[in-house]
Amino acid sequence: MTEVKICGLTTPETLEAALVGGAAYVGAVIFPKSPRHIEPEAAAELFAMARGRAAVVAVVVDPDDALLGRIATSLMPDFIQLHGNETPQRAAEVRALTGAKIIKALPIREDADFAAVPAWTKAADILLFDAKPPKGSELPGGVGHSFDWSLMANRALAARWFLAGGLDGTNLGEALRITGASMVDVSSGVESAPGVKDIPLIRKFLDAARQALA
Ligand SMILES: O=C(O)c1ccccc1NCC(=O)[C@H](O)[C@H](O)COP(=O)(O)O
Repeated sequence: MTEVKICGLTTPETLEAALVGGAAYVGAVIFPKSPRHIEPEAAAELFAMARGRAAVVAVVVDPDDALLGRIATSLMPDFIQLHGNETPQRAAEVRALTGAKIIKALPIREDADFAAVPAWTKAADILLFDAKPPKGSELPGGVGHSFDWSLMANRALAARWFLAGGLDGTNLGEALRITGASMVDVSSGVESAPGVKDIPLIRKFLDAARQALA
């Protein structure tokens, strides 16, 4: 079964659609520059409905200890997704501070970008390969851009990993066929506008993930 993470959820209706549709991971983006930003305390209230139904992920960018403390005491996520320039040493501190498991996002444009993988294989529980954002972008993720999926083909990786970046219900099958991914992550591809999740698009994506197996 392809495991799906729906990221950047901000409303009970869209979170419920993700949960009912079978998402294994649901993500809150805690980054004020993002159109999907949600404060940790509001995320705690919203994501209470996901407990026991999916893993809750808090997406952060180079977080300081104060923010991590707020996240740990309110949201208590299963995973912290580090989407900035964090080091493996910082990831160990984040793990110790929060008690959460670690997803590390690695930006990919070319083969050389996989040089970062060995340092993260033990430092993260799951890697997330995402497209490098366009130059000048305020967001390091959630920009709806794909990288060249053929870079993933036949790549032997010791770590568990998500494929992310520019996925949607129409291209997921091809992405899975080319990359062999068993875990995928989506945000823009299930939105009607930046930050506005769309229930029919969420259903379409989750259906495509199920069909890709059939
Ligand atoms: O989604 C955001 O706004 C965001 C902001 C800052 C850091 C990370 C962010 N998103 C991380 C994700 O896990 C996205 O799902 C991933 O980058 C894929 O996004 P998309 O290409 O829009 O599907």
